[in-house]
Amino acid sequence: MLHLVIADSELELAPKSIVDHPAIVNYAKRRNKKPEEVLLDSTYHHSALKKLEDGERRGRPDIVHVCLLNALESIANKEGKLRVYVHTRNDEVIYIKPETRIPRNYNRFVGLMESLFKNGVVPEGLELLRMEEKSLAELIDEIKPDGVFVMHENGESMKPQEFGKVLAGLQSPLVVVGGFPHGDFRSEIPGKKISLYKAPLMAWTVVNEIIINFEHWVL
Ligand SMILES: C[S@@+](CC[C@H](N)C(=O)[O-])C[C@H]1O[C@@H](n2cnc3c(N)ncnc32)[C@H](O)[C@@H]1O
Repeated sequence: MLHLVIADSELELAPKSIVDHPAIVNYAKRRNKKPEEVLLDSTYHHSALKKLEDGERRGRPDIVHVCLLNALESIANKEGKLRVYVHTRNDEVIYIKPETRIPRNYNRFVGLMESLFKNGVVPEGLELLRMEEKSLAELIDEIKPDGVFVMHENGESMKPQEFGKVLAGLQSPLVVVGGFPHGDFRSEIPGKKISLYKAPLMAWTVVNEIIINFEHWVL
């Protein structure tokens, strides 16, 4: 079983310090929501983000959306060989049941995440998604993997297919991919840094490379 963690993801509600900013207030009004209940989104809240620390990398639910669509629709997931988790910049972890169908539509995905932040689980009853306060280190401790790998552009260079073979040779490997657009991980991560290519890649490209090359050896 491969455990895939999208880590330090830029997924959060509009922080308290900017809920009075017109960009957030007007956006919330348009969507009939309270300002403190809307997901921070750089596409709509650009001017408010300038007031935040790390504002240039925050408010990127789209990265999590595309990574989840790719991972959960993969053959490895359909074959029961994958578990996917999202860890956020504020140390929340989202546990995702493998049978979850993530909405293809971005606006519907945003609505789903907002109700997850509000209620802790969605949908009520089925609990396909569950959110808990947890650091990345605590999540890794809980999973007890027999290998931890951190995808990093400055890591040890390995061809994707070779990396897939390494993963397939383990019982319960865990791979960490950064769910942010710029810069480095905020969390301390115990694990071997691996680079799959000589230049920076998008998080969802790395997710796809990992899964497809793992599948190559295990299916
Ligand atoms: C868009 S990148 C993060 C930002 C990147 N440091 C930059 O400034 O362009 C998202 C994630 O993809 C993974 N990644 C990006 N390039 C990679 C590479 N060449 N090899 C392995 N993983 C990579 C890392 O996990 C990284 O955190």
